[in-house]
Amino acid sequence: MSAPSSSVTPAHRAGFACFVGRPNAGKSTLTNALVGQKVAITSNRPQTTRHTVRGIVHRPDAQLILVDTPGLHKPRTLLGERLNDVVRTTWAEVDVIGFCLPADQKLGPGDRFIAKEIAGIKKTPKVAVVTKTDLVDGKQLAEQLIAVDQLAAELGFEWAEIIPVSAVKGDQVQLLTDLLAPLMPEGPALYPEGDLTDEPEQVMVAELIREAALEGVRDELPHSIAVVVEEMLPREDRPADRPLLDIHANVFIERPSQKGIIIGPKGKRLKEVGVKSRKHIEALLGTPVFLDLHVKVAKDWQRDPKQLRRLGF
Ligand SMILES: Nc1nc2c(ncn2[C@@H]2O[C@H](COP(=O)(O)OP(=O)(O)OP(=O)(O)O)[C@@H](O)[C@H]2O)c(=O)[nH]1
Repeated sequence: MSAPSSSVTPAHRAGFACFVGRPNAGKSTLTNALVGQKVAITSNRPQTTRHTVRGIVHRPDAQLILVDTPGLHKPRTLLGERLNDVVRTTWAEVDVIGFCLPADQKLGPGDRFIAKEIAGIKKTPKVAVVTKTDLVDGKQLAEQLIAVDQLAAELGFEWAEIIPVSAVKGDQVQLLTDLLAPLMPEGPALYPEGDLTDEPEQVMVAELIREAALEGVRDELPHSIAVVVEEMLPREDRPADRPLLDIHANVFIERPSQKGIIIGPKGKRLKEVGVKSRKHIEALLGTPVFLDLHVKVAKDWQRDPKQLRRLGF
């Protein structure tokens, strides 16, 4: 005799979801809201997310592994091309694609470009996530939802779901995981509970430093900063209750003329970058940190494949 279907525990599911969308669409903020801790790097400027950062949502019934990709953009440099390759490879491998579209901006060519690309990935279910709903009124939101629906219709595919969320207010964030979970394949958890991300710590530390280094100088140095953590070592001879982690990192710029911008008068700016990123790193790693930053020139690193590899791209 089989049990009534309502009492059957649904199978556990686990899989990968990735948020796509034009720069500034709110992908990183959404990833953080879903995971509940700062793991991806957010900023109010486009294209800060270079690395594929995974956040992991643990639920009793499902595990969602979120892959946060850089924004797809028109490649002008080798770096741009590599980033786009990373994005496409990621899209083909995930179980669901979440397309983030900000509620407060009319759909534009950038959105259409991405929509066309994902339309080509036939097998993968696509969920439209209308983000930043706290910035619009009901009428504007309704219009955006209709426009998003039409976008898919024009391109000959259907959204598995269309869901409005505000990651900042936490509105509908839980509902989004409820909708994504059933789209995952059946299977056991892929990561141990408690893991929030499998991004190597050094890469996350480098991102935090880069974020601080870009603060206030993005217009002058939009994509010219790369950060490499050379070493992370616990300081020897420290009492067990007062550990200290030594971190040595290099901030790479492309031209000697950019050195002054990063370092600032009498080294003031670099010092601020150090203080700020150290705070974030300490919060991330849960240990006091001594941060040693050096600024180095890696000439035209964006165009040089050897340099790119060395800088971790
Ligand atoms: N008001 C409001 N602002 C939001 C919300 N989500 C994101 N933002 C803001 O929008 C900006 C961009 O957010 P990100 O999460 O960095 O966007 P992204 O899509 O990851 O950007 P890239 O890394 O450049 O691709 C930031 O200033 C966020 O604070 C939201 O729900 N409400």
